[in-house]
Amino acid sequence: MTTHTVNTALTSAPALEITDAVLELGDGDGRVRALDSVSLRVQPGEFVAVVGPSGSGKSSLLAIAGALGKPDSGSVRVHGTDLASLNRAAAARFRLRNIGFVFQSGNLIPALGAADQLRLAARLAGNRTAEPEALLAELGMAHRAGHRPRQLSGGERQRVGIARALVNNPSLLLVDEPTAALDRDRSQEVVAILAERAKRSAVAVVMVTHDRDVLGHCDRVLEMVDGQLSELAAATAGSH
Ligand SMILES: Nc1ncnc2c1ncn2[C@@H]1O[C@H](COP(=O)(O)OP(=O)(O)OP(=O)(O)O)[C@@H](O)[C@H]1O
Repeated sequence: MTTHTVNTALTSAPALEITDAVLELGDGDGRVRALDSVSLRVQPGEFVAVVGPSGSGKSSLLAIAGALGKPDSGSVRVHGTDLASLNRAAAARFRLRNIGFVFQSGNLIPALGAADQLRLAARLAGNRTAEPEALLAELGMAHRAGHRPRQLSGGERQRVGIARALVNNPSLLLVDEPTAALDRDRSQEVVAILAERAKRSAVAVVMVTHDRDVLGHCDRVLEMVDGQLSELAAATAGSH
């Protein structure tokens, strides 16, 4: 089986490199240019936020970066691998090993305890060296390793979701509205964890958010408007 794990000879490659991506969705009069010549380069350890109005193309950006969809034109490379070179099955394997996803409310499996959520993600990726308990401990969740999602607070669920996304040591973490279900303090904690993990694990993090209060944790803030991506001025992005 081809594993498509990241080639260590390419460690100097950007974790994510999107070049001139165009994506059109829908048919006929409803056809929309969801991504309009989008280019984005994110280095290992860099934490990038993407803000922008509803319907501007943020989810489409995460989808092509995560090998969940292909742009109509342009290219997407994750740590040097051109995602267009992977067939469906290879893309699924590549995604499991190299890309982590964090969703709004954790998206955990109700019947599994926290450590088992991580174990399952590791097993699906064929990863025998994962250390679920150690990772949970690093995220302050050692005392909750056996708890199921309904026994956890919103912030704790999100920590487990982040740990699960990191369990296979991805080079790229794609995060969609991680604070949508959290209060202000928990939101700060969760985004601070993402910032810390980006630096510590040299994982590139791309986070879509509507929450301007957390932008100070990010290295760069980009804005998506009508499918076009641009850098937001540092002063607007806030400081931390
Ligand atoms: N399957 C689809 N078919 C047709 N149009 C689509 C489809 N999915 C998304 N769109 C359109 O593409 C554009 C970009 O959508 P996208 O979901 O990427 O935006 P978004 O910025 O993530 O929005 P939100 O913040 O509301 O999640 C929107 O105009 C949307 O209506």
